[in-house]
Amino acid sequence: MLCEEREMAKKEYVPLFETRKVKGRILFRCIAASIFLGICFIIMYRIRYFPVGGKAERWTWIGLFLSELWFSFYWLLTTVCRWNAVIRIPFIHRLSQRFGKELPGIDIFVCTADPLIEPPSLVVNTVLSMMAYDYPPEKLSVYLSDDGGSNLTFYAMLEAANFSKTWLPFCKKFQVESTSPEAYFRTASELVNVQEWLSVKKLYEDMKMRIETTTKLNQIPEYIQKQHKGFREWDFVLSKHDHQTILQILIDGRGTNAADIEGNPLPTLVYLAREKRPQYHHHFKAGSMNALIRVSSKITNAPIILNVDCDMYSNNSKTIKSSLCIFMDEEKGDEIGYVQFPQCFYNLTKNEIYGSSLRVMLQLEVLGFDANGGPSYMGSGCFHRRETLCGKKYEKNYKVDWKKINDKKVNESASFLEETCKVLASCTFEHNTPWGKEMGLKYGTPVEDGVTGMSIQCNGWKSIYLNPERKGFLGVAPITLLQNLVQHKRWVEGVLQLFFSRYCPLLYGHRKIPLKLQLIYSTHHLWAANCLATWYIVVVPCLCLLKGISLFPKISSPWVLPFVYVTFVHRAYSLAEFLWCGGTFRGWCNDQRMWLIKRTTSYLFAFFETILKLLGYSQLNFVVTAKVADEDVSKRYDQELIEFGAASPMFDILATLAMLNLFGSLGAIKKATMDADQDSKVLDQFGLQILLCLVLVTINLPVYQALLFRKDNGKMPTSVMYKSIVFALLACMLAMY
Ligand SMILES: O=c1ccn([C@@H]2O[C@H](COP(=O)(O)OP(=O)(O)O[C@H]3O[C@H](CO)[C@@H](O)[C@H](O)[C@H]3O)[C@@H](O)[C@H]2O)c(=O)[nH]1
Ligand SMILES: [Mn+2]
Repeated sequence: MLCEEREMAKKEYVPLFETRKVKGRILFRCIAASIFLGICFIIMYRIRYFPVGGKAERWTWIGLFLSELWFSFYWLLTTVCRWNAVIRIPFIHRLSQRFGKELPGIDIFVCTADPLIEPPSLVVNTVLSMMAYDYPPEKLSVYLSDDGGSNLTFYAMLEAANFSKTWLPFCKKFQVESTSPEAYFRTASELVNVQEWLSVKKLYEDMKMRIETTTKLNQIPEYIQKQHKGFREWDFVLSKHDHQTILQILIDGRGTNAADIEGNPLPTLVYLAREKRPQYHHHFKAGSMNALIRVSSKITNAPIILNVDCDMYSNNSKTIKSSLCIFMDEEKGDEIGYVQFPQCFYNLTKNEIYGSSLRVMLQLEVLGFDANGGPSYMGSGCFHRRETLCGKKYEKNYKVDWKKINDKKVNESASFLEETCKVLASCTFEHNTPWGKEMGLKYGTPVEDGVTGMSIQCNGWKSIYLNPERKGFLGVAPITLLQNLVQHKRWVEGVLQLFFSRYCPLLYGHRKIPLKLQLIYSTHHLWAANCLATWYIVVVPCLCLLKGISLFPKISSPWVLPFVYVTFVHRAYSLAEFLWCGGTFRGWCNDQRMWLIKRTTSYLFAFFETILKLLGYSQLNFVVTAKVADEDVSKRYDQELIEFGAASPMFDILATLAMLNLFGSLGAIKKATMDADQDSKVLDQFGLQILLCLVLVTINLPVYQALLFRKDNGKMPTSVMYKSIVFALLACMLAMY
């Protein structure tokens, strides 16, 4: 009988999502094959024409050969990973038809760490946008973790709770997108209902002003403090790093007084600042997420958890439903551990000077992940099964009964829960428990997301990537060069450390995830290692040019062809992809520049710091990315001027390399023009090398501008200019004599 029923169900089964192969595979594979052939010729050339002459000739040749081998190997890995790629398409209307009232609860976790770097007005917008999802409010709960332990953020949350009573019905009535009020009022073009629109806008702006004023004054007026018992908690707060757990249920979704101005229920809203004591490590975002997992399990205990960073507001009110299409699909849903959306940004300029959109990676490369076991967990915009996140292993025939899950109810009062749950967020709670190891997000790394995702996959779960036309989440991309470099340093350093730890994808993932997925993870983990080969290509051919050592085939020789072919086709294909993903030509150029800058600076620092850490010399830290900037800085960002401004060793390196390439090119041009009759000979012999130098100089044009010509505050500091000239000259002289 049961069997029959199952058969019936199978026949009637209509999938909730569909998987499609990505178009253009054949072209990609043909081009990749031809590049591969070109690389083989280059290797043949390097071996056949190994210089027999001087020592310097031989060693520079070997070095270049190794760099080329590294890049080829890396290219091969990434190509293999992209060999097949898929996209997923959810069918939201089927979900509502099929499950109607049986939709599961969703707990949304928002993390913030500092009211100065992440202003409360920004956090409020993210929280409001989450509360306004197109989803039954009684099944929705938003938890804010405040690692800043700030009453300013707490106050802002109270304001949000209040404003939500107007905002939520407004969103519903006019199907507002995006549901972040700031973003909505910034972009909304057509007025829905002028009167109502204006009055809600005014309410929002008044609230924003109140929040910003308190933030600026760094103080909450007495009369406001009297309005909520929660403020009394701050009488015991010594500092951001030294305070008790503060847990306040601001809206209790079960309560009868939790209603908006039209009488509809409101989502639950909870504020949590976990306990902090100087003698205990708090494990950054991973620690706060784990505290949230435990606390929420007692209050709402929803089976699905959405996690976002405090700047990543919801830009698409259907996001929850589309992710449920994956989890709730009767055939393929039960093995899915998490559903990841891309991290997109609203503050990008047309040509993205810092290449922050990671366009090609998020639109194309991740699809290769998805076809081979699933994308990594990227920290924000990710839906998890609660069980998965808590370390449960996938078992064959595992099946969720969504009806049963919904039956569990919490009956305790809000104030009782507030008191009893505090201990779950205390510093000592995790002692001698598997939290941070086998349970929850992993500790001991600044990239808790990547390693947690991989371990979920190693527990047998698959993951899925959703990238709908209308982006699910939008956040703030860093707007100075240094912030970008520091952020990337944290990422690549974090993953490189993992590569050398027990979480190395090749060891940890062995026999648990597909080999291809291990390789994909490995290519990401080895990003920082690219710095060595890049440095070599940037520095050595240029110095050899000054010394008169030729490293590439003569222009008149047929061996030049594979070099030209590989470089040209490879770059042209990358440009085509970039344009196809919606970028501009200048955006691509900027992306190339950032590629170079990141590899020569942040990756280099990340690489050496990892080595220091392996030797036990350096400590783990997490530099939170700033989400606000001076007006001055923002203006330059909008004009697409690279922001240097501060002095940093990264800039010293960057400027020195740029100068070196400039001197190298000038030297070569001089050589070529001075001995006029030899002219063609020099060009023939050193053609490719000169070309390489000139390309580097072109890429660095904005750097020269910032060093020598710019007058604004975003230019390179003068000290960097002197240092770079001296270092570059020294290097040139050393090379020549
Ligand atoms: O001690 C901390 C430090 C950070 N955060 C929060 O973590 C999030 C990410 O920090 P951010 O400085 O914005 O880092 P990003 O580089 O933008 O973040 C990406 O990379 C991080 C790992 O390096 C992940 O944690 C993030 O989820 C992912 O979006 C923010 O919401 C912070 O408030 C905390 O809650 N506690
Ligand atoms: Mn961020």
